[in-house]
Amino acid sequence: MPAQLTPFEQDVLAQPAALSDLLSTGFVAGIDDLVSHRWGRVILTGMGSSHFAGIPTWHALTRSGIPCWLVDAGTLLETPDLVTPNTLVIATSQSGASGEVVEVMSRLRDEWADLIRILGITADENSPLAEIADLTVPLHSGPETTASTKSYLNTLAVHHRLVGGFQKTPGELLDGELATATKWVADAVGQRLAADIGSRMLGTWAPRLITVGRRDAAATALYAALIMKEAAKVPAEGFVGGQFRHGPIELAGWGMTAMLYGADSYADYVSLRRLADDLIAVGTSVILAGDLEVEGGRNLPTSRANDLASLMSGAVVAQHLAIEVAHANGVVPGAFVVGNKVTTTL
Ligand SMILES: N[C@@H]1[C@@H](O)[C@H](O)[C@@H](COP(=O)(O)O)O[C@@H]1O
Repeated sequence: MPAQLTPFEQDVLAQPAALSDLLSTGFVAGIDDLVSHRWGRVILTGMGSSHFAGIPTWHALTRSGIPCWLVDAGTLLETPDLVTPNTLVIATSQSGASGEVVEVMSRLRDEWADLIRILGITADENSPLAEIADLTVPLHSGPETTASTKSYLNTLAVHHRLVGGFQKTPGELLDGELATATKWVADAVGQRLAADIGSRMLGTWAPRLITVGRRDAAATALYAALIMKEAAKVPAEGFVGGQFRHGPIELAGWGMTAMLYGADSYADYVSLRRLADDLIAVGTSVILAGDLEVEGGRNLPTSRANDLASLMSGAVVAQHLAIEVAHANGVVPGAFVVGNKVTTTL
């Protein structure tokens, strides 16, 4: 691996190996009991990118008829009454040490003891979350010092297995999908974007960056905006579905770059196409992560092999964009300056 690469860039390249590590381990013992039980409710929680990775899981479990909530751990701290006896709380935290996650899990454990179950998904099996949880699913993402890359993709993969467990999908099928997604990631991580893409995004008067995603790609849009801030030190706002039209669209026009995630031609994304058209019409630069062709837009390829590959490939596009914008902004991609990799302060 070339020495001049920053830790963030090295982590981007290390993602296929981290996914392969995960793939080579079976799912943890004890998970079958958890996913077979009839829960009164299931609550998915976490912070930052670990929270966003739960969005597709929330969609899938809800579609399966499981009463399921997706609530960030800070909000759950303020609304703990959402948790009642016979709740499964699924807490995802790469570090297992985010302040809100640890605090809310400790309080819930104190209040409900064994009337609830806590499933912890974390890269650190010695973390506070792992200590509190009834069962820990390891991410196998390895050490990560800057903004989330390997841990985000491995979290998507663990959640994919978890959803498969709830839906009684055969393990071989899940592993096959993960292997396919890993192969795509391996092909994609080394393919840098055109070097001028970042300078084009920043080289205008009052640059504004926004990301939009619908359905499962909402996770990618929020992740993309988060790592653009963390890795490139550029303000970027992420939107789920139609929210962008409800006010923020007033900022559209020259100087705005809109990155639309999950822009796939096979999906019935009439409204995403309409949004791209409307943005381009007023001079917004539009990047489509996917193969949905829109006149005046720029496509960046993603995989359509399966839903997991689609999510992972969109995230890799987001990482590459963050790297190019960081370079254009004259900062080291991914290096924390004010905040930290792990936020324990409440
Ligand atoms: N700066 C990091 C974010 O990058 C991360 O997404 C979030 C959740 O971290 P974890 O998954 O360790 O709980 O915490 C911190 O604030």
